[in-house]
Amino acid sequence: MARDGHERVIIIGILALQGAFAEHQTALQRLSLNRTIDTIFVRTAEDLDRCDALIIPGGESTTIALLARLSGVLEPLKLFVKTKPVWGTCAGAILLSQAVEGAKKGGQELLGAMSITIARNGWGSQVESFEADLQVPGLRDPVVPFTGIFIRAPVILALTPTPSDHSIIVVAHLSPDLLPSALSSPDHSAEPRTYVAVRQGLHFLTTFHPELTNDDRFHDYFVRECVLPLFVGVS
Ligand SMILES: NC(=O)CC[C@H](N)C(=O)O
Repeated sequence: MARDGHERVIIIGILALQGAFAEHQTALQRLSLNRTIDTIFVRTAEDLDRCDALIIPGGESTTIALLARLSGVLEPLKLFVKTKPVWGTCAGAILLSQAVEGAKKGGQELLGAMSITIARNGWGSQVESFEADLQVPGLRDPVVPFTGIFIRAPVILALTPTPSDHSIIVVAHLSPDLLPSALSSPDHSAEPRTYVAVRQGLHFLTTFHPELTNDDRFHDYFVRECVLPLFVGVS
């Protein structure tokens, strides 16, 4: 229920079929928001119906898509992304993309909300995970670097041109100078491979895991930039 009886509660769903969904809820709950925001775990089409926005967590994109199909939420998700804000982290970023390279045998269901081609495990199979500091001008306290945690992370391979109202905004670059030495190859230093947080229209993706840090600034960014503007004046 709304705190002051006037503003309607905004519900942010977290797709909770597999992966790091609980950590996203903890991060959102830590944020002190002026506007009343509730979070729910989404496992069915009925849960999704209640949501104003959605986070698709990291985990295993093929498994998440398969479980979504089995639980009858895949087709509703495809409709949801057409009109509502959605943030995908890591595996969630893969699901939001239009095309994927390195999909498992049998293919990979995608929601296709962002005109991006992405490579699963795009840093190479020898690299399980790494951390790198990110300078992100759009965050609260922008001078403080954000620790990007990359776990078998995808890499953005290509952006497809789109009409200007849905153009792609790069929110964070991974500076080639800050890459672990095993990864410092010319391949990994070229755009758009250096793009690790990207927005397009209502959608936002990060190829790393902000929810695995104690730093809530990406959650704050999603709420402030992608969700709340849709509710200005709505009570
Ligand atoms: N940390 C992650 O979410 C990894 C994503 C995983 N490599 C996939 O393809 O789904």
